[in-house]
Amino acid sequence: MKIGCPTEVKPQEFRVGLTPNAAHEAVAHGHSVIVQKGAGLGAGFTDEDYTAAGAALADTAAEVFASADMIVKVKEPQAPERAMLREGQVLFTYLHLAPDPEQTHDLIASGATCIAYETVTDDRGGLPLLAPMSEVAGRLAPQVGAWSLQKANGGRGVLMGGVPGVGPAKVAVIGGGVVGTHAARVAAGMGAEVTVLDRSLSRMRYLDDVFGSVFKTRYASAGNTAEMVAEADMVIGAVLIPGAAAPKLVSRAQLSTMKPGAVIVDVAIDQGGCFETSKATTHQDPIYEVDGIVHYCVANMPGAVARTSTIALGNATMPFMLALADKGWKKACADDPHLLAGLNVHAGKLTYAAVGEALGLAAITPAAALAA
Ligand SMILES: NC(=O)C1=CN([C@@H]2O[C@H](COP(=O)(O)OP(=O)(O)OC[C@H]3O[C@@H](n4cnc5c(N)ncnc54)[C@H](O)[C@@H]3O)[C@@H](O)[C@H]2O)C=CC1
Ligand SMILES: CC(=O)C(=O)O
Ligand SMILES: [Mg+2]
Repeated sequence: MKIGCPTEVKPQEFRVGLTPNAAHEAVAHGHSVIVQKGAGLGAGFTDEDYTAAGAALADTAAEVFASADMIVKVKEPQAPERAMLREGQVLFTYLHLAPDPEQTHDLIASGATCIAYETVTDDRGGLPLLAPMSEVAGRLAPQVGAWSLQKANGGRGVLMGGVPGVGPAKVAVIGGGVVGTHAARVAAGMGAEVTVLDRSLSRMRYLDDVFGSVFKTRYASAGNTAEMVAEADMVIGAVLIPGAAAPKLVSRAQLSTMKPGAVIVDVAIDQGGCFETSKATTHQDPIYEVDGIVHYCVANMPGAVARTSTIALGNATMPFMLALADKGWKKACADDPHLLAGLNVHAGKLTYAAVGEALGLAAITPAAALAA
């Protein structure tokens, strides 16, 4: 199979879909790899690193899309990339379709087979291709939140750890999964007073067992959430219902109960965000203010630390990428129900029920796509 990797074109996205190590393994499996010139530079990989791994170089994304049987990327394809997809081609990348009707429409129209990293599952109930980037975004969230809390950025002017004689910032983390746990650890490490809210009692038992008194947990009832949001200097949104649009857990009216200059970091923005007032921002222009509350809503946070993120993502995607290349998408998905769970669009049909529900579109089952 010919595997293609174009340069990412989302603003300030410096990650790359294939590392030289992954290219090397694909070549060792007998596949050919074509990488757009300069694709790895933002993550610290040169064109020579790719040619040494056995990959060929292409001058343009158009060449990569025209010749590859499978495109491996990081972010959801942008409109000019979507226009280059074709029937029968496999796209393996993050998609986040539930909040994105335009992309969904274009992918259906392309006829391509589109497998989303974020809905691939594992046998412990996790999301193995989302987890590494959730670890990164979770650890970044208190860092960008602390910057947003600075006065010059519109924040309250509160230092995370306080100083001797002055108390620390209060941080509420809504959702105690991968993002929430890493965010809570880092925020607590910076000296903040941290509470994690979740609806899963078993998850909170796990957090309590592992982290003890490093941070507190509270059940995420509407009442508890409202109370913690009102008290917080920083609220981090980290909920997920896999593949679905994020539930809106904090309304615009609730902003008036918050402290002026408090900060919202909505990591769940890639699934539409869990605050009513969230809208996606970019690394170039990451924050905005609504009713005196600073919002940070960057949908590709891990792109800020592209080298760490690219290597972490590549470690997780490589076995799936190799299975797709070795067996073709149909056999790879038939052999592995966890990879099949990643199938979102195939041959002009939506194949993920939660996306269909979010966008009011009909969806067939992945099993029906396999049988077709
Ligand atoms: N902005 C960015 O750059 C990035 C965003 N993300 C996003 O962050 C979000 C969280 O991802 P993960 O932590 O990996 O998911 P996860 O599945 O590990 O954790 C989600 C948690 O939310 C909890 N939850 C669900 N509904 C809830 C509710 N109504 N109230 C309270 N808790 C609730 C679940 O019980 C679970 O513990 C996802 O939308 C993911 O796509 C992840 C990486 C990068
Ligand atoms: C998960 C995601 O959206 C990202 O890593 O950019
Ligand atoms: Mg999007």
